[in-house]
Amino acid sequence: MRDHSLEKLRRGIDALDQEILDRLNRRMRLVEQIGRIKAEKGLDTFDPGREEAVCRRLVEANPGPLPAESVRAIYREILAASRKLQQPLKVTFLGPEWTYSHLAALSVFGHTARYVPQAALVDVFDSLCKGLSHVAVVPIENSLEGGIGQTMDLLYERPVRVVGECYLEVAHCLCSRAADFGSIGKLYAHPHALGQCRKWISEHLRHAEIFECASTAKAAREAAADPASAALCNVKAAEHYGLSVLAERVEDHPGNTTRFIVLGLKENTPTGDDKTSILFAVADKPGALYQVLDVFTLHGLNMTRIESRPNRLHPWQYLFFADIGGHEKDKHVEDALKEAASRTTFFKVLGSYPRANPRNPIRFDLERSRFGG
Ligand SMILES: C=C(O[C@@H]1C=C(C(=O)O)C=C[C@H]1O)C(=O)O
Repeated sequence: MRDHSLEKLRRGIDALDQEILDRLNRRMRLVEQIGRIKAEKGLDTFDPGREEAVCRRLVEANPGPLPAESVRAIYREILAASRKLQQPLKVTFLGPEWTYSHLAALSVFGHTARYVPQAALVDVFDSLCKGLSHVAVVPIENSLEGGIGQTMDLLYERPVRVVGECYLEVAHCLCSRAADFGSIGKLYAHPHALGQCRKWISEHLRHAEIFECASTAKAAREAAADPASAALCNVKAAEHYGLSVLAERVEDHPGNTTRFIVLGLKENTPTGDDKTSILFAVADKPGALYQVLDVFTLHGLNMTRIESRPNRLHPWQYLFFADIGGHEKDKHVEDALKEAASRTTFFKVLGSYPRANPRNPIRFDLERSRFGG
């Protein structure tokens, strides 16, 4: 028997879908006009500040029942399609495909951007600096392992700008062509993944010989070539390289999260809820670091991170990486940065960008291979 009420509801949906499509196309025509203006003025296609403002406004105005995370997921792809109409955005990251950097990049730029994997982190920076990519996505710190030294060094050395950030939950799996743990004699893994799964490995894979790899996806590729081995990687890398997942979530602490930054070459527009990353060095004298930090206290600016790193050009001197609340174009931040810079021996503003919430990281759903959270 035909269910008339179901058919009627579906006719309602068809009419609404047509309306959504018409309106999306109206939106795309405006996007094309903006694209032409940008081309005339030599402006970048990608404007992360504007995109974040678009999403935040919609999340705030959303009456439901559509959850906020779905509003963001839908708009991630609408914005990707919009950018693609203006100029396909080339996004570079540490490859091969399906590293966590790739997942982070997809969570920011959606599926219709053009993704350009690189063999090493330095190549990611070079691709951006040489204009071969428009933006780069690189890891900057992990909740268990701390700062990513190589990224910090390259931020010091290269003229790039931080234009965005995102937090991604890192869920490692033990993946292999073998049917069980018993036959695994070798473990391929990125050193950070090893650090995050130390306890689990010592309990379950004590006898395996460990081989460090430049990325988790490379580890998966190695394990695919050798049935007596396993890799620590994410579920997408396992799928891609034909491995089975022998154990899920093998990291020692739940809530293992990596913060990624988006790099570009130009300054970002303020959104009203931004963060600014800076890099500085101080003189070798009592109170020198305190003098700089005091400026931020006096201006009421919250410092969310400070980390030191050896200065490779000058042994036994240190660089400080810090993040403070606000945008470098906000008057009170601008004043504080000027004053702080006057108390340092080296000072670089790495960039201002929309603030992401570390307590609500992007989650990559193991069962459904989808983003949420
Ligand atoms: C349309 C624009 O270009 C891009 C696409 C956006 C959009 O679709 O809303 C927003 C910012 C840009 O990254 C724009 O700058 O407004």
